[in-house]
Amino acid sequence: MSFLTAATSVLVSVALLAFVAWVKRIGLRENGFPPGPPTLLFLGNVHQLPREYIWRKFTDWSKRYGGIFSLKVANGTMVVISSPRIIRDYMEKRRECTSDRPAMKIVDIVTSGLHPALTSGHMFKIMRRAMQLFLTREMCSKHLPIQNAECAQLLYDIMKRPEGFLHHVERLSVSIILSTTFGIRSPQFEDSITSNFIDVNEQWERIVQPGAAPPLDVIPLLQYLPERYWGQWKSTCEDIRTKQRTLYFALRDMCAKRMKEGRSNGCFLETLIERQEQLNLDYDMIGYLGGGCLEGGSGNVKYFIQTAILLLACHPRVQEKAQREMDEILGQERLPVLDDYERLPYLRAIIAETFRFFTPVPLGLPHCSSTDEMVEGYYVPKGSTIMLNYYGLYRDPDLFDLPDRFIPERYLTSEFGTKPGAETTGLRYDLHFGSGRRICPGIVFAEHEFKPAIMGVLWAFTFGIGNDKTRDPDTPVTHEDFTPGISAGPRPFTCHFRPRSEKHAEIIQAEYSRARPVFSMFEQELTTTE
Ligand code: HEM
Repeated sequence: MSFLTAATSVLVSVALLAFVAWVKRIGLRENGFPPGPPTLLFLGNVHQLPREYIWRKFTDWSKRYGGIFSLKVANGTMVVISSPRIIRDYMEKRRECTSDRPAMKIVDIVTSGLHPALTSGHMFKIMRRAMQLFLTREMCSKHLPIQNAECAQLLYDIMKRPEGFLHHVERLSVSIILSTTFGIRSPQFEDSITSNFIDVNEQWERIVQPGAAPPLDVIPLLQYLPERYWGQWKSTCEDIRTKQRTLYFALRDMCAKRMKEGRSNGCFLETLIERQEQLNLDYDMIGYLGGGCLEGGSGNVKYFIQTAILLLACHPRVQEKAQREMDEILGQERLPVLDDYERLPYLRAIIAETFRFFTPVPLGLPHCSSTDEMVEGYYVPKGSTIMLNYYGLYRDPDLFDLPDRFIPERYLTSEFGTKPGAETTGLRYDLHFGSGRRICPGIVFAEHEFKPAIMGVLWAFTFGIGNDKTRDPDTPVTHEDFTPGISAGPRPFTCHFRPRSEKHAEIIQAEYSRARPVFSMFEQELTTTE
């Protein structure tokens, strides 16, 4: 045997041994990683991850393994954080190494990497900069007239067709972001733009749920698997891609046409089209920036307002107390406006408690670590997926008394609603909106929408779910009232609404009439498209 052949066979054997050793470790938790449930070879913890209510499972695990624990997903690592202090220390203080999103093959297949909430690196910086132009506090004050006008329509719609209240809230949330982003509103839930958007968005949210498509990020070869073996996922992706592009790009083109014809109405896409070169955008990015805002700005606000209605309907004493506060401080002669919010401490407590009780994004959106880091004495490798368990954090009995009960009063006695002596480091009023560089850019915009909407509904109506004997009087609302996905809100429920008096009904009618001129500049295309 020549020297060269011997050296080659030694090298091959060493490589083979290393490969076998590597294979034998797939799925197993490495030493020094945050603790977590026992793993299986190859699978890691995949077999223990439920498809539904995954945030509840994470909360059970956080009770057993602590404020930071890890899971193995085949060869990948997922770190779940349920402690506000650790979120602050890792996600906020080391934000430059936690601001990426994990690579998701499905997202790339559908959007070609153009989705502003799911990009990383350079693309993230470009898109985030552009988005911020639209969502500064100053810009948000310019969006207020249309937000107020849409809230007036919400109350009018509930008064006229109370049984459709869930759709009325959904219309409100889509219409506001549609007007401010693309310059066109949605007067009715059944409008074609709204129903197209809701349809494609539901499909989109379903396909990115774990298990809806093969795990391409873990085993890339699965992309060649004939689709009949996995629920037609390829055609579903193609269908979503076509529908997203058709809708977002048509809305963008409509906006460009309006500008060309001198009919601008000040929407976000006008700014992007005008400053396209300076912002380093191409035409498709502009469409997806609008689409990303539409997605981010509609679903969560809708879920939050619907959650508040559900909780207030199931807790009539809280509802009455809030109405008494409004009557005493504001009187009954006019609708409350955003500026009234700071004068209403009990109402503020209701909003804070609604977020604590159930936030629309119970696990936030996943982040990805871009460097190896030590966190709480544990090793978190580069490339780990980081999930922030807001649901578990806000149900932690070490922080909150009776965490499964809806008790707004807890926010009257302590800034963050915590029990005496609890460790509050890292808690902040907007923690449910995310952390670090990826924190939701739409906080102010969202507040300008849900505060007047919830104040308005409370001011205008007495509402309730009737006498439902199946509900426990102390905890009438449980996790089963909510949808089980990554982004979640109330399952459909019945609620009865009655204007609080004739006078209230007259004011609702008058406010709706006053709102109509504000709508007109966002209705330019409606006669031709509807
Ligand atoms: C109650 C309402 C809302 C809630 C609870 C909410 C919550 C969140 C959360 C938890 C994230 C992930 C943050 C992270 O990764 O750490 C997020 C991201 C995002 N939200 Fe919101 N959001 C709301 C309203 C809005 C509105 C009104 C808009 C737009 C006008 C918006 C646009 C976005 C966008 C574009 C992202 C992605 C940001 C990025 O990846 O850089 N959201 N939101």
